Amino acid sequence: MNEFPQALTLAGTDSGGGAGVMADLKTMQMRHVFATAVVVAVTAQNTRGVQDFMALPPKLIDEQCASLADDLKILACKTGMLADAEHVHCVAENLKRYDFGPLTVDPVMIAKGGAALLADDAITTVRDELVPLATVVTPNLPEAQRLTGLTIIDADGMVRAGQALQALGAQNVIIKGGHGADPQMANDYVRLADGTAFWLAAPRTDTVRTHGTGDTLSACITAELAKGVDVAAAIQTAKAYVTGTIRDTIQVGHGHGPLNHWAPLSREVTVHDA
Ligand SMILES: Nc1ncnc2c1ncn2[C@@H]1O[C@H](COP(=O)(O)OP(=O)(O)O)[C@@H](O)[C@H]1O
Ligand SMILES: Cc1ncc(COP(=O)(O)OP(=O)(O)O)c(N)n1
Repeated sequence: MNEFPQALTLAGTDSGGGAGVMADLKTMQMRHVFATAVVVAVTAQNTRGVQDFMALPPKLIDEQCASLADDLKILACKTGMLADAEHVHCVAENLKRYDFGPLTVDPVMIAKGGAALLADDAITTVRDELVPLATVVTPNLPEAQRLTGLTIIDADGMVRAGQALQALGAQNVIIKGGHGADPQMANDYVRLADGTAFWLAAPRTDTVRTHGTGDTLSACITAELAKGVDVAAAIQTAKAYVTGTIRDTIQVGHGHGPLNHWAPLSREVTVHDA
């Protein structure tokens, strides 16, 4: 009997349940993949913001990875909040040591409430050690700017950032447009390993309940890759899933509320040639 598809997130927890490991596990579960987690950091967090966090000792991250490699058959993995340069390096070394399948790198830097989830001096470590391992890298606009050094103010800037991230070693890139200025649309730019590119366009939902959007997108890509779906289709499904989870809102907490991970795939996403 074939083993059930298994996927892994290496990231930080969110006690409020909306982002990080919690969003990843919920997303993978909804996409019918067996979800596993290597906890890199623990946050005290709710919809109002991040109150505190602590990263785990690197030895414990090594041990969690070894435990998984010793038993499970992980077919795809993702990274999320990695806290600092020491932990980015530790995670990158484990990803080189073990075969956990195609890697989606979500280069989490700042939470929507403004808290730094990655030390400033760790951005070069993400760029130099993690991005070159990525099957897919999924920066939002501020993250793409920090990783590439480019100023991104329009669609042309997103295209240039996509090219720059491939030059840094990522095979496939999605530049997320959630932080863009367009009040009507949330458009993402996708650049594939074969040099082809397209836009994923979706109507922007006017809501503050967007906590965990990036995690949900990258976890859905990971789940689809674990099932053997090709990268372009995995990214399109993830955009349809995250769009639905934002649109089909639920009321939890008093700040940047979480997504509705039970929502069906949105039919509002369209694909356009770049
Ligand atoms: N208000 C919104 N309405 C619809 N889609 C959104 C909205 N905000 C973000 N998105 C989408 O959610 C995904 C995550 O985007 P983004 O917010 O840029 O990432 P992050 O959560 O990492 O900051 C992208 O596909 C983006 O286009
Ligand atoms: C533990 C943890 N990981 C990641 C994030 C950031 O999640 P993201 O999907 O970028 O959404 P926002 O938090 O920015 O809304 C987080 N907050 N906590």
